[in-house]
Amino acid sequence: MPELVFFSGTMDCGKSTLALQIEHNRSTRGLQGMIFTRNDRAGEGKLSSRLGLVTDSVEAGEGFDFYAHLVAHLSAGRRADYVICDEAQFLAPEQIDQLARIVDDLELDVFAFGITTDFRTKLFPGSQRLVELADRIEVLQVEALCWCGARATHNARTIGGQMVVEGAQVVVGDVNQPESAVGYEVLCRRHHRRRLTAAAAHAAALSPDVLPVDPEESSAGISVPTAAV
Ligand SMILES: Nc1ncnc2c1ncn2[C@@H]1O[C@H](COP(=O)(O)OP(=O)(O)O)[C@@H](O)[C@H]1O
Ligand SMILES: Cc1cn([C@H]2C[C@H](O)[C@@H](COP(=O)(O)O)O2)c(=O)[nH]c1=O
Repeated sequence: MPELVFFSGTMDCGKSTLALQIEHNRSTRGLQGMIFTRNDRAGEGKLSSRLGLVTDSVEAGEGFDFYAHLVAHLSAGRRADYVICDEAQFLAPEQIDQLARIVDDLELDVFAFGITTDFRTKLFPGSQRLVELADRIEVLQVEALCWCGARATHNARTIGGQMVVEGAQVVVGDVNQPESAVGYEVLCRRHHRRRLTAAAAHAAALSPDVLPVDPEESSAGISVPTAAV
C-alpha cells in the first residue's frame, strides 16, 4: 500500500540527507522520483543537505498544486514512481491534502520531510496537517543535541546572537551561523524555555558574579550557574 510518510525532527537532524538517500536508493533500482522543495537554503529548485549533497528539485511555491502537477506529468506520458518533498513545514495545509491525494488516487508513495515546530514552539501549518494526515510519522534516529548534551527537541532563533520568541514564522536560515543576523540553534525543551543558548550559557558561566555550578549540567563539560538553568 502506498503511504504518506512524515519524517520529522528539529533542524540539522539529517532530514534532507535521508531524503537524498531515499532518492539515491530508489533511483539506482530504476525508479523515477519526483522531488519537490520549498525555500531550501541552497536556492530555488534545489534540495540540499549539510553533508554537501544536493539535487535538482521542483520549487513548490505558494499556490503550487502538487496533485495537478503529477497528473499533468503522468498524462504527458512521463513517469513518476514516488514523490519526495523537503521543507514540507512551509507548505499550506491544502498542499498537504494534495500530497495525500497523490497517495490515495495515484497510488504513489509520498515522503515528506520537515521540522514540526517553529522557533516559538508552535506547529507550522504544513506540519500540523501532516501530523493529521500521514499514514506514518518517523522521528529521525540521529538525534541532534542541545549544548548540554540532552536530545534537542526544539528550534531556537537568534537575532544578533540573542534568542528571540517573536517575529515572522518563516525566515530561511541556518544553524552554526554566529555572524549572521538571523541564526538558529537546536535546544532541549528545558533550555528553550529558559532561553539559554550555548552562547548565553557560556556568558553566564564566565560572569564575575558566577553562582554555584549545577553538577548535572557541568557533566556535559559546560559550567552553568544553577540559578540560570
Ligand atoms: N562535517 C560533517 N561531518 C559529518 N556529519 C555532518 C557534517 N556536517 C553535517 N553533518 C550531519 O548532517 C546533519 C544535518 O543534515 P541535514 O540533512 O542538512 O539536516 P536537516 O535537513 O535535518 O536540517 C547533522 O546533524 C550531522 O549529523
Ligand atoms: C525554526 C524555524 C526554522 N525556519 C527555517 C530555517 C530553515 O531555512 C528551515 C529549516 O531547514 P532545515 O533543513 O530543517 O534545517 O526552516 C523558519 O523559517 N522558522 C522557524 O521558526
